[in-house]
Amino acid sequence: MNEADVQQIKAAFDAQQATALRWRASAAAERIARVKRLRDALMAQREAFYAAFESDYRKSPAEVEASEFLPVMEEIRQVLGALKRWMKPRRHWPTTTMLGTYASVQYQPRGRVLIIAPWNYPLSLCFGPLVSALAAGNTAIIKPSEMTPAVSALMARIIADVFPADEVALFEGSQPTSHALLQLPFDHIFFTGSPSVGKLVMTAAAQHLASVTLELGGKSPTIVDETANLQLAAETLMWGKFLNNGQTCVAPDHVYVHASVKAAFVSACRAVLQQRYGADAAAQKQSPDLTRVVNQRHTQRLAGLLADALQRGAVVHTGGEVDEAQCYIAPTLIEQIPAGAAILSEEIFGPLLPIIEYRELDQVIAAINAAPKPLALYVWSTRQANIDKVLKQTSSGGACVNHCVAHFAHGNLPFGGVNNSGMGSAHGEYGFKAFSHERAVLRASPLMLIKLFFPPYTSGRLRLIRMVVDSLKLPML
Ligand SMILES: NC(=O)c1ccc[n+]([C@@H]2O[C@H](COP(=O)([O-])OP(=O)(O)OC[C@H]3O[C@@H](n4cnc5c(N)ncnc54)[C@H](O)[C@@H]3O)[C@@H](O)[C@H]2O)c1
Repeated sequence: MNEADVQQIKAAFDAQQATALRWRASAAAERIARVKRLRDALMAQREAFYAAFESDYRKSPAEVEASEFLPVMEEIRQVLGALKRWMKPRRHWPTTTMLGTYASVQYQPRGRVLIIAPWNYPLSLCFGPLVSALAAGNTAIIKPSEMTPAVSALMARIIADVFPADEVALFEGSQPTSHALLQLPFDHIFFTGSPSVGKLVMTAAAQHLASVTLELGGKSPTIVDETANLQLAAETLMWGKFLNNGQTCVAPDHVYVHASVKAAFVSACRAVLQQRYGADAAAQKQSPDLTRVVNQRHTQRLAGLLADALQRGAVVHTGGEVDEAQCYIAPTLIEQIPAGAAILSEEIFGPLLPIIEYRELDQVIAAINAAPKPLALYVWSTRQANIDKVLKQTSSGGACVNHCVAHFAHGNLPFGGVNNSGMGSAHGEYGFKAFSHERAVLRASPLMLIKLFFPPYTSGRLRLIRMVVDSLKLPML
């Protein structure tokens, strides 16, 4: 990245300052108008996006609609319907010592925000957060991933058409562009990507004490117990795993299956794959519904994980075919993976599904708790006691019971990770709040109780303060 590019980034950032101050008091109607302009420009380019996704990694139009347009349109629909309500200051009752005051929480724009996005859902992970940022009244600079160049170029054109650079700007590029942006004192950084880069982003944010939302990844574990509806488990799990060819932050990473149902579960999975993508390896490779791995580097990485597992004695149950030139890896189920295989410790992020047999649920829970906290956790079971046990004794960003991945699409749920899988939440009102500062405002009246706490501290005053402190031992009404 040359000096001129750095100057261009800095100029956009500087220009956004005046806009951010002006937008601090912006009304819901103005913000909605901006979001609508974005929506209309986006929908006008529907066909162009199909072509861009085809060119970047052969993603089918159906998956572009379901996993790129749909989440962005859901964000927009929520903003249009609820922004006025979200923006309203929330009134709060006074606590004992605050009798005689009025309290509220105001939602203020954070100011100038930076959105850095990954390649796996390049449109929805740029424009989804952008909708929340605009709804909350912020200006934004976006840095999409360099790995999906056709989609990034199309998004850059849309942003340049819809917004002047002092409102929203998009800069394409790789690490140097990120680095130049991360030098700037943004008010908030919304980063989606890997935990290792998330740490770099948080370190950079710390230099300016910028707040952060980190939407990270990790190995999302999956459990199919002995009581699970195996057909439902196979249908939903094969969808969540092979959507976008496994390149989904919340994709089931590996599956623990109770030994008593493993054979039946694995053959149900194979039957679902054959019915959806083709009866044999050749037909599956021709399927227009299987997205390709994003590039050759990632295909080699995945082929390496598979080869390492096989070398150590793992067995391919279904799939296993690799064509590096075409960035193709067949939907693959692998069994009998020995401890120490890299596939059991690295985030897979591709169409390989390790199947791990278990006998004791406690051992599965212990294994999950010994690993970094995942972004998602899934359990298929019809025994409530097992479901409760898994949900109570583990931690993860989100979870589904008898399904997977779908919680991402539920606009009323917060979406985010915990520790290694992230911090903060996105989507709907949670996204609006991520991009807002919750400002506490207290308004006093001449009759407020706290006046009795002012000096001089006579013995009578001390007695009164003690009485108030003691009253806090009483239960709240
Ligand atoms: N939690 C979520 O919502 C979510 C969604 C999608 C993907 N992910 C995670 O993202 C990862 C895959 O995406 P990726 O490979 O694009 O992630 P990544 O962390 O490599 O890159 C993400 C973004 O950061 C930039 N970047 C890369 N290296 C950088 C550096 N050293 N300094 C500054 N910026 C840098 C990239 O250009 C890209 O724009 C997986 O771990 C996946 O689980 C999480």
